[in-house]
Amino acid sequence: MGLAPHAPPAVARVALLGTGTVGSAVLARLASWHGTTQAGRLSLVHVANTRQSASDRAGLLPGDAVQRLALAPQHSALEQVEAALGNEGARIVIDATASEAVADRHAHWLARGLHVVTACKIGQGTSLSRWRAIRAATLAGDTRYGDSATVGAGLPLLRSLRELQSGGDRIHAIAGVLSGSLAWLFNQYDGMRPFSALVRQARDAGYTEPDPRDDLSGEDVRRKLLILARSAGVELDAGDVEVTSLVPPELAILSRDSLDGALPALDAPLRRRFAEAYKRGERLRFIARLQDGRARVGLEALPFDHPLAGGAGTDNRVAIWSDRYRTQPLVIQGPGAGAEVTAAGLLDDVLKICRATDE
Ligand SMILES: NC(=O)C1=CN([C@@H]2O[C@H](COP(=O)(O)OP(=O)(O)OC[C@H]3O[C@@H](n4cnc5c(N)ncnc54)[C@H](OP(=O)(O)O)[C@@H]3O)[C@@H](O)[C@H]2O)C=CC1
Ligand SMILES: N[C@@H](CC=O)C(=O)O
Repeated sequence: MGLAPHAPPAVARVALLGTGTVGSAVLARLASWHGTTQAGRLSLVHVANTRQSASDRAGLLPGDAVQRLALAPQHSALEQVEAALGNEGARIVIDATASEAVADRHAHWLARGLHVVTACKIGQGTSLSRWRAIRAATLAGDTRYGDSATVGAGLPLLRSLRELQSGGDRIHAIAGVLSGSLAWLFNQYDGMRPFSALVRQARDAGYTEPDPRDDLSGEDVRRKLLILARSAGVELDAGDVEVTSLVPPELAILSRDSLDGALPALDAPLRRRFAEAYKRGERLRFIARLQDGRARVGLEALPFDHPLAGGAGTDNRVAIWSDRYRTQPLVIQGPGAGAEVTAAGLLDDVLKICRATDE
């Protein structure tokens, strides 16, 4: 008598919101999977940006999706997502936007049985009430929230924090570099080239937020620190984090369209900070700390051999102290920004949901 054949794994339906830096990399990675087992696990049925959307219950070819979108007669609306994903089977929304409106829907989708995988930190990294609503919605809808790409662009940071705690460990402190773009900027900056020119380069390389002031102001890092703290059991609200911004007031008030020409306002203050640090043999690093009962984010001058001063490129470098790692912290380091690593982190979370829904 032969063994009963295994049922083929169910195919999850996926909606992708956002076709910018990260969303395009998600489509490219999906297209590169053509013919592999990963590709057989999911079917892309909806793609949208702010302007247009395309849906197809039979599945859109990832390599053609942007072209389909450009030709699509359908205007984009968030209400289309549920209809496109249907009513049964595993259904996953990928949020590759930086949109408040999309983040505001996360809890609704989760409660309605749709899993959410996100690169956007607005859902979990802003108000405590929204973070709580998302957690409650996963319980109500028996759904999952994939957030690996929100901190460390897919580095095993949140996963490690959660695994330590599920093993009974208590987290004492977290400190490190959480911004890939600011890491890159301070790794490149030598006090000679204008800092503003490097900001343009970081933006063009896809490391910054759509508005680079979200990085330079410390807001992106505040969100990441809130996500880490909340995952470590410290339920902070946004106002509990002390943030020291690098954005001068005259830059903060400008519209996004008039920002570029005004970026040189960053140059003189940063040249001064760099020169002072250089004289003392120190390096500038934008550090987030959850330590000694305080949460804070800002630029620090650290000795060259300081454990948080290392790294290259867009490296994030995060130290975690816990019962287990009391004296020497656990240190996690690796690229913390960039379209490809972020897309890989998002799709790892998608595949994890596909596997979990098989069980
Ligand atoms: N860049 C990186 O290294 C990393 C980025 N992230 C996060 O990824 C997210 C995306 O970043 P990035 O790709 O650089 O941003 P982009 O500005 O390049 O792309 C954003 C996309 O979102 C779309 N969008 C905005 N609102 C909506 C909406 N309501 N419905 C559908 N689509 C919408 C935009 O549409 P349109 O094209 O019409 O403007 C655009 O296609 C951000 O939240 C960022 O924080 C996370 C980790 C790393
Ligand atoms: N703008 C962010 C991108 C990843 O989250 C950063 O610089 O880290």
